Amino acid sequence: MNSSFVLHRRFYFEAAHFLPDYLGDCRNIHGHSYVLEIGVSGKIQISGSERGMIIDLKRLKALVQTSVLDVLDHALIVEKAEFSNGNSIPADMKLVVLRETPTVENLLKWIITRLTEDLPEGIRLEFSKLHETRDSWVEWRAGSAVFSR
Ligand SMILES: Nc1nc2c(c(=O)[nH]1)N=C([C@H](O)[C@H](O)COP(=O)(O)OP(=O)(O)OP(=O)(O)O)CN2
Ligand SMILES: [Zn+2]
Repeated sequence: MNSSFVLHRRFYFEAAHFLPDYLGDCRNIHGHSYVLEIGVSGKIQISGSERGMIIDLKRLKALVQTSVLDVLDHALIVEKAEFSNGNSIPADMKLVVLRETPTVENLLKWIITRLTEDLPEGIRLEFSKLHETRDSWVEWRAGSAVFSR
């Protein structure tokens, strides 16, 4: 019965990216106000300070903050740390390097991989959505494959 409950939380971060192989505007560096939604399941606790909770939402928020938001917020997200024209990105710039081109799909893969590693024992990531614009987002559900960072 417990496993039917999925606890949801929404988060926000700003980041820049570009899609080098894209035929259109998105090949240029631009930013998005991303919205991240996650849903976790676990047993509803019957004792202790988190009695009645799958996990304290404040604890979940702190965990996502450290694991994902502190890394991505106001970062430039790139596939390679060097531009194809040979110019490097300034050393003091907040940079996140993905193994794949930083589409919303690949960014959500990266987020899910980190979160899955960092969630406490007994708490399972069931669902996640990453909104890149007001009208576009990608959704992942547990059971579908996530590839490595
Ligand atoms: N499947 C994907 N397609 C696109 C991605 C992506 O990550 N996955 N990303 C982009 C661009 O980076 C960007 O998200 C497009 O944003 P924007 O131009 O604001 O898109 P809109 O459709 O909202 O803007 P319009 O100008 O109204 O079309 C592109 N594709
Ligand atoms: Zn974009």
